[in-house]
Formats: sequence, structure tokens, C-alpha cells
Amino acid sequence: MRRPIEDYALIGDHQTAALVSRTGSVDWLCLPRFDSGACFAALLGDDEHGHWRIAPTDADVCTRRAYREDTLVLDTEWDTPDGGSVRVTDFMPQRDHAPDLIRVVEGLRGAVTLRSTLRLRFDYGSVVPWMRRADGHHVAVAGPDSVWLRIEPEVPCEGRDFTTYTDITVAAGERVTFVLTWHPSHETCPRLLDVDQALRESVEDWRAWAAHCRYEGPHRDAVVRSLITLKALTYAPTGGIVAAPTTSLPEEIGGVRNWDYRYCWLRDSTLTLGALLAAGYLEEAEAWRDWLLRAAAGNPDDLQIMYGLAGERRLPEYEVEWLPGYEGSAPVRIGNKAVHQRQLDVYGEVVESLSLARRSGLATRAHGWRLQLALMEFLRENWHREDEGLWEVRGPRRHFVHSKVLAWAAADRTVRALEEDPDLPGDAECWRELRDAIHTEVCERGYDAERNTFTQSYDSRELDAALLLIPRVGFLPPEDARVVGTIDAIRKELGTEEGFLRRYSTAEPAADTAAGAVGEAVGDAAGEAAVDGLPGDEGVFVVCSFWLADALHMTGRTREAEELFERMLALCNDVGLLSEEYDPVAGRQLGNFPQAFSHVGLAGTAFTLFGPDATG
Ligand SMILES: OC[C@H]1O[C@H](O[C@H]2O[C@H](CO)[C@@H](O)[C@H](O)[C@H]2O)[C@H](O)[C@@H](O)[C@@H]1O
Repeated sequence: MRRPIEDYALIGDHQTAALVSRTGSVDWLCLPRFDSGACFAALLGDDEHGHWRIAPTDADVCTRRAYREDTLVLDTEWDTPDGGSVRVTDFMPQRDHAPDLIRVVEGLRGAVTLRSTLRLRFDYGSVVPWMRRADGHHVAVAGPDSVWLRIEPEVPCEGRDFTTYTDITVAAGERVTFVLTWHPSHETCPRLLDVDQALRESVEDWRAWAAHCRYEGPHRDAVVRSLITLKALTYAPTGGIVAAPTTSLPEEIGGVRNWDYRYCWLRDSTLTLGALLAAGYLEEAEAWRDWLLRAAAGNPDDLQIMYGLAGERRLPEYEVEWLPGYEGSAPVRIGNKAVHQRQLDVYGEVVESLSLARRSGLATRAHGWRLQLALMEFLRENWHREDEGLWEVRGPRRHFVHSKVLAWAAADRTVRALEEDPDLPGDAECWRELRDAIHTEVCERGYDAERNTFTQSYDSRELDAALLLIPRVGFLPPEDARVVGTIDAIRKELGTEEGFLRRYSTAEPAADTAAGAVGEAVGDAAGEAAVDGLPGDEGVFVVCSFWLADALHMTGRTREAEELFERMLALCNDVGLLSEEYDPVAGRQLGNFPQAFSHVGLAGTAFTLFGPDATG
């Protein structure tokens, strides 16, 4: 059986990332990019789907582990029953040509015998490579992929069952290094790496990066860990940001809500950008803004809600039938069909991020403003249409209130930009009219006066945690009775005992509003599906609880906000990481891991409550 999701730690090299468990096993690694096939896919199956474990022969989980302070270098230590102690340091150095995964074994006390079990299975666990020895390496080759393992000092290895076993005994002060390098299979032996130098540079680079963080409030470690995680999810060659480095970690154990997050959502990325900018990271923000301008170039009608790492537009979704899924949660999906959805909120988020970039003093790009105007033209023609909304429902389109509110925000930011900078070309009055029209319609059709709350979609009784963003985007002031009513209604209907929030109800909608799930729906039978068109249930959605803390603070309930924030911090795993969702009954993390959205929420709320510009 695989480990709980919260048992994993992340290491990465700004182009891909690996998950290492508390048993010392690398159970997930896609090479050479985040979205490439995995050569270790045990996370979504079993050991036969590829993994690499280094651990004392008689041990299960480690005794302790931690990142070296403010880095992505992971130290895992085992104390053995006979008094021995050993450390394995895992990291992926900044890449020059090829990706490397380095594992350094160091004896700390006594003598400890460890075993390295390396089972490479390319293409998501489906391809068993040929193994051979060449130039002091163990080489695994299959199709386009080759992986080269170098062990220093050289020790005998045994190949059995298409697996490489290496037994070593280290005494205090002794060290054995394992360097695993991926190469296109047509290239020759990779260059030899100086492990000490690579480790030193990794530690220095991460610390120098983290030192720039301008957050000085409480829980700084958790905030910095979140920012490091966001940085690790950034694909350095292009500036694109993935939503998470995994696919198909389930939102419900045993369920079908399993999606591929190894792509760049405009929504998730713009929110990530906001968190990085707040913390003072202009370079990443600029790289992402430039990525956006390249990805979105062309006809605004063709703007997608997500792209590949380099701006690729086709991300076809298919199911991988040979992988059983995490704890049997099938299907495992590669690609994401949501790429073709209409999600009107994205226009608001993109326009907001362009405005933020301008206000933060990022070098302006004339085509940034041109893009904004083109997006606004599209919105003017389309804001009144139904969409799939920010939760990417796979049921029928609706008039999602959050989508309209964000369309309002796009018009609002455009009006303000024109008011602030008379040199910008554009007609403020026409965007003012659009802004007012959206506002009026939302207040009429998206607000339930009887219950004093905004609703998930027009003429519906459902609620949605995304409505907590209404005061944050400035659609209404926090003290407006409708805002306070909405916050209270959401807490009551979507909140758990601990105050965590579900994003919406997954129950079958009441007969008067149920349109039934059609077309895209994934459920077995249309009648069983809820608003999202999916069967089954899910956990509480981590970022929504951070949004609730922000909303409580904005409405003067700062003590409650701080208490909720602290309960949310307690959901982080031992190395500070959060997945997308949480199961409060089982006390387990759920969904893709670690997720940018969740860490954006953590950093954002810390800034809201305790940052340099915090109020109240
Ligand atoms: O719940 C159904 C949808 O779930 C995924 O979308 C979620 O993740 C996205 C990336 O973090 C996020 O932008 C979105 O708001 C979330 O709902 C999945 O990617 C979709 O395909 C799926 O329909």
C-alpha cells in the first residue's frame, strides 16, 4: 500500500519535481519536464510501476525528516534499533543540461546497512527498460529515455526482476552518493557532477532566494515554505507555473475525481503571481507575465483557461488503464479536458494580474495593454453567457455568480487604468457602462434577498465559497449587509465543525434547479450527478478556508480569522506542504500535491492578517 499523501515531501529543479515518502522512496518523478511521462509512478499504483527507495534494510518510516532551513534540500534520518543512525539527503540541483536526482547517504552513528532498490519504469510505469553498464554508470534505456545511475564510491549492484539492488553499510562519517541523471537516449554519457558543489549551490541558491521574502510576521517559516513551493512549481525555461506536480491524486479516496494538474492554469498562475509579488518576487512575476503574453497571443476568442508549460494549446485527456490509481482511485488521467471550457472568471484574473504588474513597476509591455483591451472586447460580447466557472464543473454550464463578479472586476480595473493613466488608449466610458451593467444584473439575479446571500448561480439556492471573494475584488464593500450575510450563509451551509469550508455542495441539486448532467458529465448516470456533474463526494477545499479567514478579517472578525488561520496551518504536513483538499473525518490530505492554490491561500492570508500592509 502507498503512503498517505501527507507522507510525501517535494524536491525539484524548476523544471520537474519528485515526491519522496517517509519510507525513503521516490514514488513520483516525471522526466525531463513536469508534464513528461513518469519513470517512478508507484504513487498511482504499486512498486512495480517504478520507485527508488533508499533506507535501512530493517526500517519502515524514517525517524525524522526536514528541509534544510529555507531550501528544497530534504534530510531524512533513521535511528536503528541497535543504536545506529543514518541520513539520506535528497535534492535536485539547478539544471544546466540534464536533470539529476541526487541522494547522499551519510553515516551519523554506529554502522547502518541500507538497501537501494531502483525500479525504473518509463512512460507512467508501463515500460521496463534494458539495463547495461557503461562508463562507470548503470544505464537504463527504453525508447527516447535513458537514465544513468552513478554510485560513489563504486559498490556492487545486483540486477534481479528488472530492478537494481545495492546494499551498503555506512559507519559514522562515511558517505555514499547516488546520482541519477536523465538523458535523451540518443545522447552519450552525461557529464560528471561534483556532488558537494551541487549541494552547496542548491542550499545557497534557495537561501538567497528565500532571504528576499519581505514577510516578517508570525508563522514566517510556513509562509516561506509556501513561497518556496510556489517557486518550485515554476517551470524556469518559460516562466509558466503548474497547478501541482502530480496527476490524479484523488479528491475522494476510491473516487473518480482525479485530474491532471501538471499544466498552467491562468487562474492558479495569476493567484500565484499575486502571492509572489506581495512577497517581493518581481523576477518571477515578470517571467510569468511574459509567458502569459506569449501564450495568449493571437485571437482573444481563442484564449484558453490553461496551457502547457511552454504555452502548448492541446492537452488531450486520456485514461491510463494500466495504473490502478492512488489507493485504487481510478481512473488515472493524463491531459485535461477542461482546457476547452469557458470560464469567464479567468478574464478578471488576467486583467487583475496585468494591473498588478503595472502597479508593481514591472517594465511595461505595450502589447500587455493591447492584450487587456482585446480581452475586454471578448468579455463585452460574452460576459452574459453561461460558463463552467472557476470549479471547472463537468456538468451543464450555468450563470455562475463568481464568474460575473470577476468579469465586473476586469471592467473595473480597465476603467481605473484609463482614469489613472491618460496616455493609455481606450474609452473609459464604455467600460464603465459594462461594469455597471454586470453589477446591476448580479445584484438582481445572483442575490437571494430572502436568505440575504449571493448564490452560486443565477436563480439557484446553492452557495459557493468563491463568493467570499466579493469584498476582496471590491465588487461590494466588506460592511455591505449582503456581503456579511453571504459570509454567514456560506459558513453555515458549507462549513465543518472546525470551520473548514467545502467549495460547494456535492449533493444532488433540488428538483427545481437540477438541469441533470449531460454531455461532458463523468457520472454513471446523469440523474446521480450534482452541480459539478460528477458522482461521489470530496473533502474541504483548502484555499476556500483561507478565503474565509480573509473575509472574516475584512468584516472585522480578526480574532476568528486568526484562529481559523492557525487551524489551517495545522493541516500542513511535517514539512509544511498542503494538497488541494482535506478530509476532516479521516484527518488526511486529498487531491493533487502540493497544490499551488493551497499555498497561495496560506501565504495570502498571512499577508492579509500580519503582512506589512495588514490593517486592523
Ligand atoms: O472538480 C472538477 C475539476 O477539477 C479540477 O479543477 C480544479 O483544479 C484546477 C487547478 O488547480 C483549478 O483551477 C480549478 O478551480 C479546480 O476546480 C480539474 O482540473 C478539472 O479538469 C475538473 O473539471
